[in-house]
Amino acid sequence: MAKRERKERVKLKKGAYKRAFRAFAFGKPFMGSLMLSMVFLVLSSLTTLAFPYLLGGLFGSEGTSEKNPFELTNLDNINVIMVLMFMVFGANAVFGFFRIYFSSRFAESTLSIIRKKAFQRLAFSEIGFYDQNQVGELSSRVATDLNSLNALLSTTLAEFIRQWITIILGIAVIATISPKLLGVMLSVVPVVIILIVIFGRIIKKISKRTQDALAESNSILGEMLTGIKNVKAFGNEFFEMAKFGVQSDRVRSLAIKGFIARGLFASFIILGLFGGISFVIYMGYKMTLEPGGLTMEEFQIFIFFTAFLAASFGGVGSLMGEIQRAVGATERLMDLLENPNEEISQNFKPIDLKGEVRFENVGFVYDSRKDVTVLDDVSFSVSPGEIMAIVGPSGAGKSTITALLLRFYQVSSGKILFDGKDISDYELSALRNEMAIVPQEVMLFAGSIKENIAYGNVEATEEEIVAAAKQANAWEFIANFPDGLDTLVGDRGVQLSGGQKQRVAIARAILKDPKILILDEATSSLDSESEKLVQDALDKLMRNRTSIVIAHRLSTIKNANNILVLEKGKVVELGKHDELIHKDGLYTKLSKLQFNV
Ligand SMILES: Nc1ncnc2c1ncn2[C@@H]1O[C@H](COP(=O)(O)OP(=O)(O)OP(=O)(O)O)[C@@H](O)[C@H]1O
Repeated sequence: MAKRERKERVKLKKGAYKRAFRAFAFGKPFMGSLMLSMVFLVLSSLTTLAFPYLLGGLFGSEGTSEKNPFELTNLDNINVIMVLMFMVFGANAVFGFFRIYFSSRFAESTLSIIRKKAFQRLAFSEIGFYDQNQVGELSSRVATDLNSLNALLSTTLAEFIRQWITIILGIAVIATISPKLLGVMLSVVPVVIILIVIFGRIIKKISKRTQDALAESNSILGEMLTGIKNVKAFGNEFFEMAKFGVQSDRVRSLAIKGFIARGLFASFIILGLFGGISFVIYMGYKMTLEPGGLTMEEFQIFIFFTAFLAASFGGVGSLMGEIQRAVGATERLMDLLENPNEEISQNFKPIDLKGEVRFENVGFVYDSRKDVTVLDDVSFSVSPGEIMAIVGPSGAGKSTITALLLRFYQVSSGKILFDGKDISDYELSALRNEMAIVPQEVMLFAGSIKENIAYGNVEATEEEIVAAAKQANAWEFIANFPDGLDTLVGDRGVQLSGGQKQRVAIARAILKDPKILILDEATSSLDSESEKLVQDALDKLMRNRTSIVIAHRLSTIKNANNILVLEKGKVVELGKHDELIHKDGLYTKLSKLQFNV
């Protein structure tokens, strides 16, 4: 069992790196920049390494007294070496600049593509995806994961490669000086590498948990902001604070744990390396005393290279932690980017629907709650231009019917037909283009009234927008605002009244001019003046369209050609108001409660 678990973990890790590596595929158009940044990276690493070489030459050059190996200068050489060193520094500075320039070009361009792709994927995701993922968590996760990936692409990876170039070249130089010394040195390296691997795993695990906890706490914050009015109305500020506090403390303790692990990691490496270096230098010095052993110059070069190598080993260790964190983040981003999408297209072929809608023995179960049958054998039909009202107790499945009409979900059994053709035989975008929805909770975007109405048809002219506003009985209040159509509605439309928001939503639907209208009537009653304006606008909107209305108003019910009475996902009654009201069934009961009949 334990063996199998271990095997699975290794497999997962391999997959994680491979998946994360796919992020590079998005950077394909910018491979030129990446290549150039690599070239400058190699050049700058080489010039950096020339520094210990020249320094070693300066401190240990021929002509120094053999009796005093630590005599630091030889004036014969110093001028040449200084000039060389300045040339090396100059070249290093230029190479360093171009490395950063090209690697940031690559990173930022790739990231911009991934950012747009993530937005697109979130927009294109099936609604079912949002049943299983919290919105606040998703948005914070995308933001933090993109940050980690940014760090990886722009600096961490280049730094990691640079350290390895230093390590490999350093080892090569030391090998040419003395294979024996190299052997002594390499006996330290495996210990360090084993520690890196062990600690890296622990750090990756803790940092993933920290990021998850952080995302969760951000989602609590997001939910509180979205529902701030509810929070205040219920006096639940302290309750929300407590919820956030608990989560925030979890983030804190996990993050501290992570830093402790990282601190221990760094300390371990420092201890191991300094111990190792001292030992290696001691061995090297002993070799200078042996006849035919190291020259002083070789010994000095060796010391400087060892120092550089030690720094690189230390660097590689902490970079490894960062890379693993970024791999975790990138893996999650890749999951999102490979999420199943709806087939949405901008260049769909418009269809000319007459507007006949038919449900044939439709059954439905939500994927997120497979054991509950939400719709069971639902059949009805609506002729073009007719109004069908759906009524039923809460949870009966009314909203689910509208979600299926919009093809947010696939039916589990039975069929939905538009003009006699199966819903899934239509191009999704073309089908949705024929429909509009006026929801119960009107969602307005922070922007102007004009932008909010134009959401129904982004290509509409100002005249068309004004005409739609007039039809929706919205023009009067809009014209009374000093800024007219350009009045800003505030975050989610907070600066408009309920009735005004509804009329803006109606104007939006009018502008879309759909064949099929889905209307979820607001349950909250407006004052009678506002109610009359809204009802009148809705009547105009429903004219000459097939309308499917989740009804809460008696006037809609009376105007409906058919009323579908739902209970626990089943159709229990179907007919006109006058027929159903005399049956003494569920409809009669609901009517008495809801419509004061
Ligand atoms: N996204 C979802 N995932 C899982 N179950 C859901 C989802 N949406 C609704 N349900 C469940 O499906 C059933 C029908 O819900 P639906 O929203 O269609 O009812 P409704 O008649 O519109 O209710 P109401 O009048 O209260 O809005 C309920 O039991 C509900 O809990």
